[in-house]
Amino acid sequence: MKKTLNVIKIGGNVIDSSEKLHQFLLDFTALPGDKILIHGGGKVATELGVSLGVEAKMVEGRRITDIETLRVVTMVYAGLINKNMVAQLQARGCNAIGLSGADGNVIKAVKRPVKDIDWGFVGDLDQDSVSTETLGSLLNAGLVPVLCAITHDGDAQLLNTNADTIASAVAVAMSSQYETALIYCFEKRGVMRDVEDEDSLVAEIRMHEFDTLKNEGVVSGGMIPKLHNAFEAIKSGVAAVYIGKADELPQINGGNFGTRLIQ
Ligand SMILES: Nc1ncnc2c1ncn2[C@@H]1O[C@H](COP(=O)(O)OP(=O)(O)O)[C@@H](O)[C@H]1O
Ligand SMILES: CC(=O)N[C@@H](CCC(=O)OP(=O)(O)O)C(=O)O
Repeated sequence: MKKTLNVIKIGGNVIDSSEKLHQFLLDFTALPGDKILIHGGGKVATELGVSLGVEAKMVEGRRITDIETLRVVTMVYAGLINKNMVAQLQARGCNAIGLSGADGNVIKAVKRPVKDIDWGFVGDLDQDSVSTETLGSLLNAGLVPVLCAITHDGDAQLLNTNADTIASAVAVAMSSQYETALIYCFEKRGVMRDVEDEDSLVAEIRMHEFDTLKNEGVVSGGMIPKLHNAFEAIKSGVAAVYIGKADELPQINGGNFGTRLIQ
């Protein structure tokens, strides 16, 4: 029987709040078994960019990453956020190791080709992007990998890759060795029928319902690529995928967490 692995992604709005992040890292530490944490930090990068005179340019929730922006996101994701998170995890007894995609060649990406939009230094992933050997060795050594949204192309170029996409690709790749669950944590209870109504959680979504939810306007903005990544993971062999509230992570043990996505 395969061992189980939880691949958990934490979103930018939680990272932006030191109290919420503190609680999330406590709950993450308490989760039993093998686990990998993937973090964004888009909100902090946007705020720091403004103070450095680098305005964010976003298209459908993705950041156009020119050379100045790449410098900012590398400092923020691979430096400030990743290292603070690792230090906080260590303080709670979780033996975390913080990595960008270049460290141990853990995530290799390809610079997105210019079509309608020039995305600059944005990296796309393929089925060979994730080094399952490196991640597997770290897990076997009792370490908890903490991955940020910075990848590399193998030719000395760092790239910016959406953290939801990294989480999905890591979960898919690790499914060959582990029974893997992919858990997206953010500030809402899950996919909501009405984002303003806390009681409107959609408990389950099947793949064929995704287009209807988009067309009805129930899901919009950053939730569209998140669901797209989530369903890609299900199609590619990830055992379970959830989207839910960071505060409610402990409920994952009973499988009663946020929105469950089903094929
Ligand atoms: N139906 C929905 N349910 C929950 N959130 C939604 C929904 N539709 C759109 N959203 C928006 O999607 C956002 C999550 O996407 P994003 O900001 O990319 O997440 P993350 O913080 O994980 O990076 C939420 O903050 C919310 O504003
Ligand atoms: C290419 C691209 O869009 N990269 C993202 C990476 C960070 C991220 O995904 O952060 P959240 O999870 O907090 O949104 C960005 O720079 O915003």
